[in-house]
Amino acid sequence: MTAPELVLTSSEMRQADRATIENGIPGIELMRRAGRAVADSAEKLAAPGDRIIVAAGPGQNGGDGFIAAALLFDRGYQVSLGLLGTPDRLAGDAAEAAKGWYGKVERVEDLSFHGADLIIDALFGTGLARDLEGAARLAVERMNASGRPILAVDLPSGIDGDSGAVRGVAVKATRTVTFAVRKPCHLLMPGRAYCGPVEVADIGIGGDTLEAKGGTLFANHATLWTHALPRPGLSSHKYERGHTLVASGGATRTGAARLAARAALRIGSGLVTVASPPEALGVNAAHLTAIMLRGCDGPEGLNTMLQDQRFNSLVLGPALGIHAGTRAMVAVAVHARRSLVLDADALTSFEGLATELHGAFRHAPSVLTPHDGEFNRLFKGHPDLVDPASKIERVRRAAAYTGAVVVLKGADTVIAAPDGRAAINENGTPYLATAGSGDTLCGLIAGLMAQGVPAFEAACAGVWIHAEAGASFGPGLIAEDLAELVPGVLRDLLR
Ligand SMILES: NC(=O)C1=CN([C@@H]2O[C@H](COP(=O)(O)OP(=O)(O)OC[C@H]3O[C@@H](n4cnc5c(N)ncnc54)[C@H](OP(=O)(O)O)[C@@H]3O)[C@@H](O)[C@H]2O)[C@@H](O)CC1
Ligand SMILES: [K+]
Repeated sequence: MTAPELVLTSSEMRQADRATIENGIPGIELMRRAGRAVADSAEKLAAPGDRIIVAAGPGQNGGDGFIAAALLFDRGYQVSLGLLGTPDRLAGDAAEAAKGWYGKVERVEDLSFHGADLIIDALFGTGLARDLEGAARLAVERMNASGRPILAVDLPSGIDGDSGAVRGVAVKATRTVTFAVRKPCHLLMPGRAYCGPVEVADIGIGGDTLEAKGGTLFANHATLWTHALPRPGLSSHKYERGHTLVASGGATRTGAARLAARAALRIGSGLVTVASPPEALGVNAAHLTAIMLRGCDGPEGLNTMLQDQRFNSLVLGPALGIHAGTRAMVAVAVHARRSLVLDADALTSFEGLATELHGAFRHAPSVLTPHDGEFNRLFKGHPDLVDPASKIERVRRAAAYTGAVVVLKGADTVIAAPDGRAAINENGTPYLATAGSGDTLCGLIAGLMAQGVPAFEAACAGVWIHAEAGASFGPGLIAEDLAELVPGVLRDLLR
């Protein structure tokens, strides 16, 4: 089975580099391999004899640029190189690499990018330390304005390696070649949109070293969770496949719960029941067939229902209303220690009251699925949770704070567990931004947990399957379609 794809932060990557060097591969050799990978990648974007301009920065990213420039010259390209700063400021391996470039070292300010068939952006990589200003900013602006293809070395200069944020301005790359593993900025927005296709070059940093220095952050692909997906056997009984309970809103707010319930059933929950306020029983009954229906009056009603241990997974939140009654239902669910997915109104009802959720979910598998607005409302007044620039850091901290798996939804949904594991999703589609889409996601996650899938794997799988279903439909997608597309996605996964 293919291993999950590790993603390393800048500091983890530095540690992996260092360990590799300590194990006997000199830093300059790693840089030569990186530079060769850049040259090989450049050849895919250039025709023989083309004019290639390398913009090199003052650090090791620039060193990679020097190596690539020399190799491409040897391979018959017309190569010019411009440096940001002066050659005497180059140090260590970058200074060593510069010695292999026998051409002229121009000032990056003097380069004319318009004449290039290909630009190689080797200004900054993982060592970017602040916003771009002055000559660095101007160089990036001029590269972008040239309209020529740009190959970014490691990452587009101006993008923060860990958060994917644009530090003032950033190179809009045609393609990016990175080393050993992808970094968070290759998956997180807006960085991802600046990279173009990302090529990962093997420069000889071992898998064991990468795992030892990273090992907790992943790209969210099937390789991360497919082992945990339920595969019912011939003798499986519906009661062994779990029973998901979804709480419905009042008479005019019942659709969200039914969307979640349908998704839970489609993902394989053996039984699904909608718990409906008495006044909404009629409207719910008119729309349900395979899904069961029970009257449930507020927190007390929920408490009574949960005396039945067969309800092993719950969805609370979609269209439930923002008020104390919803908070009380959450308290009942937490006390009952069932698998739990909280979304929408269940989260917003705790606006300004996040301290009530401190550690609340650590006793049972729980998943919170806020979008940015809900996340910020929920954790208002907790700067340690809402302020970090990196989305991964925010979600990890929220997971550690609450004891729940947290899914922060968006074009680059991040899922984090209280134990520090995190995954970045990248198969999302803009068509998923449609009413009821989030309700469907809750149902998928709860339906997986009903079947015994652990919370982190259920959340990661739910997010991926939801996105894959949406992408398979494309334009015109509405939330009702999503659950119906799940069987096709599952069929491919379980093949
Ligand atoms: N380690 C290895 O073995 C390998 C590493 N590899 C390569 O190394 C890269 C990381 O190298 P790195 O750590 O030298 O950082 P890098 O991105 O070149 O930038 C640092 C320089 O930029 C400067 N600077 C920063 N921000 C600035 C700003 N806003 N505006 C202006 N200046 C700014 C900063 O100066 P200072 O902050 O001190 O003023 C410093 O001089 C990595 O991405 C990969 O390409 C590969 O060769 C494989 C082997
Ligand atoms: K770069």
